[in-house]
Amino acid sequence: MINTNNLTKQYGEHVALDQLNLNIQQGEIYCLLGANGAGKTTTINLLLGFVQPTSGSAFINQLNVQENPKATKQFLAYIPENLMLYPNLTALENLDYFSGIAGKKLSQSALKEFLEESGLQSEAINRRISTFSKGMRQKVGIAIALAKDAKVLLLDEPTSGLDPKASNEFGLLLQNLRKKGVATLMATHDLFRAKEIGTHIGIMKDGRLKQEFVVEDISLNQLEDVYLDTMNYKEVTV
Ligand SMILES: Nc1ncnc2c1ncn2[C@@H]1O[C@H](COP(=O)(O)OP(=O)(O)OP(=O)(O)O)[C@@H](O)[C@H]1O
Repeated sequence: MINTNNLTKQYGEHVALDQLNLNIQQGEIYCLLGANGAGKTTTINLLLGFVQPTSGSAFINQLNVQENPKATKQFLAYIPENLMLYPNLTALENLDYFSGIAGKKLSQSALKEFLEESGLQSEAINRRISTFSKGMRQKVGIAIALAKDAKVLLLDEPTSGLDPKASNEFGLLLQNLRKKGVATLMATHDLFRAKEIGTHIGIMKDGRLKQEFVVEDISLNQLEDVYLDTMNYKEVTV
């Protein structure tokens, strides 16, 4: 569902992403870990068609993103760290608008059901987004993915700044989408959440994918050790 073939992005002399090969199937949640500047957002931007690769290719549902920018977007939902919604519109109005853009004309009751499935309290459905917490806005993002019937979900640090309960709830929503066969790529700094909700984990450094794991094959402690080792962090004694 999400594939890259030697995907490479250079900015001048700087290689932001170096020959990335990813292969994410239906029902998988692939968590991409890596320090600041590792190339995670660049990967997502290339899959979204926001930036063009220097070489290599990106595929969504077997369609080349660069050759089919509109078609590939139909399969996608994207939730960045700070989801842009219309602050003066309610959750229901935002969902109506964004699902409409995606070509879905849904009844008010269908829209409500998607918001409820995304865990939004019923009292919030008709409230303006400007009154929402970050966790609530992320739930609207999930509702948009559900309403759009997205096959692929791209997430860029979606749980950053969420409290542990909201972050846990978000993880459960991703599991719900996984069961529907959605393929998810999530860039994150949260090793714990990656282990909790991921099916696969990749560790990037300096634009290169250095390590890949099936989540059930590795404990959280092992993951942390491998991560720190990959980053070449030294233990600091005080
Ligand atoms: N438009 C740009 N022009 C020049 N360099 C860029 C541009 N976008 C990204 N880069 C560089 O590419 C590298 C990868 O950046 P990227 O944003 O993909 O990292 P990241 O892993 O998402 O980091 P973070 O965890 O901080 O979000 C960095 O060195 C960054 O400075």
